[in-house]
Amino acid sequence: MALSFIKKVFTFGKPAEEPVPAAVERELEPRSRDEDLPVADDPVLAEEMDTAGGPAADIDEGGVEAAVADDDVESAILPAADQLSDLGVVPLSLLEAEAAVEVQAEIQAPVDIVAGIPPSVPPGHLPHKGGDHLETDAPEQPDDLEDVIEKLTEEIPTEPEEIPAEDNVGLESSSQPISPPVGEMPGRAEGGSPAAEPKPQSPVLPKGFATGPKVVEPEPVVLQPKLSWFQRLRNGLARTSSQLTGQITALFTKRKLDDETLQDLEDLLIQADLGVETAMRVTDTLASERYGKDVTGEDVTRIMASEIAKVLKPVAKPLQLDLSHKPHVILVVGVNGTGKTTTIGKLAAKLSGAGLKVMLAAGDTFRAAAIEQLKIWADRTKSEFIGTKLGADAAGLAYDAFEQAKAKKCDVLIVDTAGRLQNKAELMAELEKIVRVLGKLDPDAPHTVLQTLDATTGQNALSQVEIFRNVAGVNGLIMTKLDGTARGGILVAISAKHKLPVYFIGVGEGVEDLEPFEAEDFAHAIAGLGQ
Ligand SMILES: Nc1nc2c(ncn2[C@@H]2O[C@H](COP(=O)(O)OP(=O)(O)OP(=O)(O)O)[C@@H](O)[C@H]2O)c(=O)[nH]1
Repeated sequence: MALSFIKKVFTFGKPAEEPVPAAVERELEPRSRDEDLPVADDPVLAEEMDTAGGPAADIDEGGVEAAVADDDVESAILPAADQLSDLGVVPLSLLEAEAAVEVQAEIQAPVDIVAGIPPSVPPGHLPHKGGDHLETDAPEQPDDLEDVIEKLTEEIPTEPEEIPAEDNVGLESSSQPISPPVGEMPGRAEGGSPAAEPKPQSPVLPKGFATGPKVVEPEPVVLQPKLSWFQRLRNGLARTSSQLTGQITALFTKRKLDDETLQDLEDLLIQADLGVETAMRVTDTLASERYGKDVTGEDVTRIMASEIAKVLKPVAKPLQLDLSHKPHVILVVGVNGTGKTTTIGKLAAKLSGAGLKVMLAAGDTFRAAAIEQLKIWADRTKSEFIGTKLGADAAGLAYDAFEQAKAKKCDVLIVDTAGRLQNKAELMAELEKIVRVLGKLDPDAPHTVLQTLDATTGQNALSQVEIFRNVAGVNGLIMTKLDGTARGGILVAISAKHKLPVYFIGVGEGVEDLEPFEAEDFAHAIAGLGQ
């Protein structure tokens, strides 16, 4: 009977629907039943015990716990330990046995012996379900309880054993703790304490796998070399220049310069937004120098760059500030979205960076975002800011701004305005009013009327200058968004037609992406040539 109890103690966990067959049970039964503990829920044993009139007869149905309670447990375990050596099983400690009895009472089903296998058994030799695992190499068993406990204390290691690298195929490092295969983990704590939580063990992974959190490699810090303005200009105009030079090269591959090629070139330059005037200048010069001769694409681009520079030179002027005005008033006009507010921010950065006191006035009272955007630029550039509520009179705001800028002794006042070409009449009336109101405080104000032009709008920019020049008296231009467009040639056409000063050009949204307009640089960049 002790043996059957011990078997139950050591075999908890087997599915309840697979009870050990009675025949096997009997085969495993080498001792007198008088020394065994009763197992009330084992029908075979219960029947035999009843017949023999043994202790089972004294135990009621709930009786496993009662039978193994207190001092009886010790006497019940001891003889069982004796018998286990025959079975190749290392017995558990007393405490483990108690815990197991509790589990047994709950699950009421016999299962394989797993917990009793010494940890030194390699994973490949761990017992499987079924009786054959009982033949696993087992250490000799001691005779009494002290010896059992002593033996257990010696044999149950507190740390996982290490195995040599050569036995550890598939592991990432050369030495790993032994882990039983997943699904055969012993259901008790190391060191023999049933109360202790089992230490989490890493599963043995096949070669090529690793555990642990994913290691994210930091992005390598690539230090971008600071580009010169010309390099940035060339980069910005790359689309314009590559389209232009590509077409010119294609046109002049193995062709002599004749009337037909000249006409083709003229058409090509006009299509590239350079304007009729500049296109004719280029073809005339080319014809006078190379007519009837072989011409390469490079010959043509050099002549083109030279002619463009001649057109641009007269308009490439610095923005003249008359600081005796205190403030010099700059009114910024232009169609919606052409870059007025951004350009004001960039100008303010340059001026306050040079030590001038700047005030920004949010005269675009149509758009809340425009007011907010200008305020941000004022903060960034440490400029004074004046704004009003949405929909307020822009002329009134311009007047207040001028007064405040005078009172604060600002060097420069820059007034933003709304751009609404579709509401042309209303827009123009408002602009006229702003100019008029500013003139009341200083007959020369606004001292500069700057128009921003978006290069991506191409030919449309020509007519925009026409309109704003007439209404607001535009006397200077800034072309924005030359980066990323193939229509940079429009600046040449505008310069040739309107002959208005071009003060700055913008090649990006960043504060540093606005630079004074230089005729030679622009001409070379648009032709894809070096400086
Ligand atoms: N790529 C590029 N974008 C620019 C440049 N200048 C301005 N922008 C962008 O163009 C957009 C419109 O610019 P804004 O300054 O708001 O234009 P705005 O004329 O004030 O517009 P409204 O206030 O609506 O009249 C913004 O996204 C700017 O960042 C430039 O030179 N290059």
